[in-house]
Amino acid sequence: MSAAGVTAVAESYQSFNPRAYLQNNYTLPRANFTSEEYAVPWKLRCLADTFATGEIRGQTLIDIGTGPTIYQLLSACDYFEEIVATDYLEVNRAEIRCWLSSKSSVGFDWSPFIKHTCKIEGKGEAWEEKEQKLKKKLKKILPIDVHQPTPLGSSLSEPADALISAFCLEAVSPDRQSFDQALRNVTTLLKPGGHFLMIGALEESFYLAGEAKLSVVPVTELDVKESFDKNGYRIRDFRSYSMPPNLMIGVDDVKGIFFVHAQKLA
Ligand SMILES: C[S@@+](CC[C@H](N)C(=O)[O-])C[C@H]1O[C@@H](n2cnc3c(N)ncnc32)[C@H](O)[C@@H]1O
Ligand SMILES: O=S(=O)(c1ccc2c(c1)CN[C@@H](CF)C2)N1CCSCC1
Repeated sequence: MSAAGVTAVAESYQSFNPRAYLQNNYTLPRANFTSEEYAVPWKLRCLADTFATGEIRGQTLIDIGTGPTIYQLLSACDYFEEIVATDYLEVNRAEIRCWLSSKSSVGFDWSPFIKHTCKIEGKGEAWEEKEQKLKKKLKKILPIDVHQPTPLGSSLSEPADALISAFCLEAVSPDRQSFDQALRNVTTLLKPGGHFLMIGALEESFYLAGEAKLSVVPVTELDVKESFDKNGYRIRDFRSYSMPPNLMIGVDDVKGIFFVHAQKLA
């Protein structure tokens, strides 16, 4: 791990603007639900399909690098008693607390994502019911640093049954070696035999979040697969999605998205 590189990444995140990040990625044109060709339906379907098998369940799910978003937890909330959100920045942890506590529209409006998830899950669940269920299950919002050997410090009592992470490791690692080490670090949070669902950016080198321009280590499908293989996982499923030109809007240079379902070897 390059200590100087990790320090530089941490410094760059000091100007990360959650609202700008949400605007760039989770409103139109990117938050387009009208066709399976768009990123949102693809990503939410990967998660809904995987949880629908019922194989991934238990007491605790930890989300690594939650940021200011909750869409990634919507299909998980039927299968875990406790969901733990984590992020490096207090501004992002505060955004999640705001959503949790908001009676009105104070927090970000995730209802389009919740409605779409209910639709593709096909259980006839009302979106308000799903929203309340997630709010009830989301019981902890903890600081995390994936570059530390113990990413949650002393906050974690025992390893989790499952991990989920979206657009985190590649967005906070200065190079491939740091990415691999970060995966090794977060793997200590997962029980042997536990499942890890990761969504990430393919061949991206930067993204914008207000005044912040964040560097991203470009990773290919093969890089991601090799990293999980090297860190003691069996890859159960791997899917990728190419960003259509109309979703390349200048807020990053992402070329595609990957979804990986990996299981930690017992
Ligand atoms: C691209 S955002 C991903 C946010 C969200 N998971 C999503 O799906 O959009 C990357 C997140 O990683 C967080 N982060 C930055 N440095 C980190 C670190 N060292 N350890 C863990 N998370 C970090 C940032 O605060 C930010 O919320
Ligand atoms: O694929 S997205 O357009 C998306 C969503 C988030 C991100 C990127 C792309 C690329 N840059 C990442 C920086 F780390 C963050 N998308 C946004 C709507 S919901 C489905 C996912």
